[in-house]
Amino acid sequence: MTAQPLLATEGLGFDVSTRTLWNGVRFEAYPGSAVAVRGVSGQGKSTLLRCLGGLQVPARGRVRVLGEDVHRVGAAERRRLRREALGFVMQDHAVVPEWTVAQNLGVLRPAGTTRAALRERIDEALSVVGLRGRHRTRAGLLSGGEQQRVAVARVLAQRPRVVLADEPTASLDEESAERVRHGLDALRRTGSAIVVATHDPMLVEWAGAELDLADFAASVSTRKP
Ligand SMILES: Nc1ncnc2c1ncn2[C@@H]1O[C@H](COP(=O)(O)OP(=O)(O)OP(=O)(O)O)[C@@H](O)[C@H]1O
Repeated sequence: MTAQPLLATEGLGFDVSTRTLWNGVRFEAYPGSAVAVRGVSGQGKSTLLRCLGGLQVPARGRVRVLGEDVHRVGAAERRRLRREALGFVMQDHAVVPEWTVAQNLGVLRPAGTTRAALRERIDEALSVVGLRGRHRTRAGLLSGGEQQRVAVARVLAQRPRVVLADEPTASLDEESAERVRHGLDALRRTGSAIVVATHDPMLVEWAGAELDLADFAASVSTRKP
């Protein structure tokens, strides 16, 4: 039996004023896979990620997450998908600065996960990103790169089926970037599909599959490795 893609799009397009950012984007991401979305600055990588996560509405086409059309389901179902199936590492608003690191990581307790199990996952995730023992630090006091790693640790603790990560290594030194790749790799091995917008050649190489928005009608399909 062929596994169903966790994330799939058909003919996705987005326009800004008179310009088409991208069009005809076809995408299939299967469990245990990773895709690097590439493109020059301003080509619309972040916009594509937001459309994939149902945070922005594309001009054309459809996005299905676990078979559900994220832009056409009712509000309650969309919330459920965002809460239970999707994990975001976005460039802005990565963390809530007034909350502690642990509060930021514990904000989404996946269904069926006990508080104790979540605490264990949080400890593990903070170790992976090199922030062991920083649970009680107020997130706003951390450096930009550390906050970025908190955002990555949050998806590691949440373990969503689909991870949408926008330049997760952009503001990091090589050692921290390696930790982030290691964390994303752990998620991939547990069967998540990872979509990562990036300029980082190491992360592109790690992903193994690429969607280049410079190609009109960009298309990519992954298979479980
Ligand atoms: N809703 C919108 N209305 C008007 N312009 C928009 C809208 N959404 C995105 N844009 C424009 O689309 C372009 C693409 O932005 P986006 O942030 O997606 O690019 P990017 O490839 O992620 O860039 P970078 O690599 O610099 O982060 C930008 O010029 C942005 O201002």
